[in-house]
Amino acid sequence: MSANNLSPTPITVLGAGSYGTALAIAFSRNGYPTYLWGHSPEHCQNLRNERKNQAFLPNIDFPDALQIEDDLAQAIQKSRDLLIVVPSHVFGEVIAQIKPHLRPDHRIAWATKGLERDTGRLLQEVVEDHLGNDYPLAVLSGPTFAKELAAGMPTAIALASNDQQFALEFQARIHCSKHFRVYLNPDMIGVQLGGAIKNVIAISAGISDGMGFGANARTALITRGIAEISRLGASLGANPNTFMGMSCLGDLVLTCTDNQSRNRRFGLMLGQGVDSTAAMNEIGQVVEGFYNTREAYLLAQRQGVEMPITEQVYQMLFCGKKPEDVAITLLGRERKGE
Ligand SMILES: NC(=O)C1=CN([C@@H]2O[C@H](COP(=O)(O)OP(=O)(O)OC[C@H]3O[C@@H](n4cnc5c(N)ncnc54)[C@H](O)[C@@H]3O)[C@@H](O)[C@H]2O)C=CC1
Ligand SMILES: O=C(CO)COP(=O)(O)O
Repeated sequence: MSANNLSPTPITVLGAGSYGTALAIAFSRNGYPTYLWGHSPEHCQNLRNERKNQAFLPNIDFPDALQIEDDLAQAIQKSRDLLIVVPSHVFGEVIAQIKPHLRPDHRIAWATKGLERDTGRLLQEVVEDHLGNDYPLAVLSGPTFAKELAAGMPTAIALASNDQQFALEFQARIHCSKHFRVYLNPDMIGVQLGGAIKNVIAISAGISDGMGFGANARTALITRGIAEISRLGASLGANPNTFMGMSCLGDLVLTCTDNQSRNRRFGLMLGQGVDSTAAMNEIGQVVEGFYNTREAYLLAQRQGVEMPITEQVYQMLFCGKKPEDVAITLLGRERKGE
């Protein structure tokens, strides 16, 4: 029986990086049969042999209920509910790959944080474009470093869905009164947007700290970051309250202030003069904010929304602007009301 006294409905997690593995551990720890699919057979073999993801989550043993599946069709057939946790630049590709294997009763969630590469679309639009509007969908987003979640340290997150039944069942399965709180939020647009754009702001906070600026500057970036994400959200129909919750404020505080964040670490290196390719190589994992900066900037332009921090990170990453000049531009903006 599961920790929540429901029948142990299985779940399949697609994407065996640090976060997919951590979420699979969370489900299986609650007693649900959990199938974790990774696209690299060699990586899957290591996970199966070692019963841990030594590369990303060292020394955290897999619960017995967690099984590794390297055949995508089999992984999809094992469960009605699929949770996709791959980087945003391959999200559309993975949706296209799963499409031929779906049954009409499948339900699809994702924990990927980002906008689609090149189009800047929200991932919900990508899913609906490929799969139509009939599948129940959900997005999981909030301040959750994979290592802490996998280690069972206290964590809270938001879950938004277009289907109330799916939301409640999904929440019941991953929520755990001992260490994982899952808050429902009906605002899919806002939850997706906060999770995507906080990566850009985390890069800016890293740049600021890397340049030797202090807590005042970091806090200003977090606060004005929320302001600009909220403006973009309003233009897309999000609920403004969402940006004060887990998926935006929560994740901004986490990733702008703690060096577990890859986006923040990437920014720290940029602020210290390291070039972006070397910084990405040094991190060796997905840095969602890198391409998402461009997509967020272009989305803001299309929406006619002013996003000065995003624009300056874009100028630094893609137009060669120096961090010192970025700081001068942001500090020298016209006087205005809050
Ligand atoms: N690591 C964390 O603490 C958190 C990560 N996330 C989000 O989760 C998503 C995944 O990130 P991580 O797991 O951290 O990345 P990661 O860098 O740890 O792993 C990425 C995984 O994606 C796999 N992958 C690459 N191309 C693929 C493809 N075409 N098909 C299937 N799999 C492919 C890689 O093999 C690798 O296992 C990102 O959007 C990230 O923002 C969200 C919250 C926390
Ligand atoms: O989204 C995250 C935590 O909520 C992980 O942040 P990074 O991708 O910056 O490591």
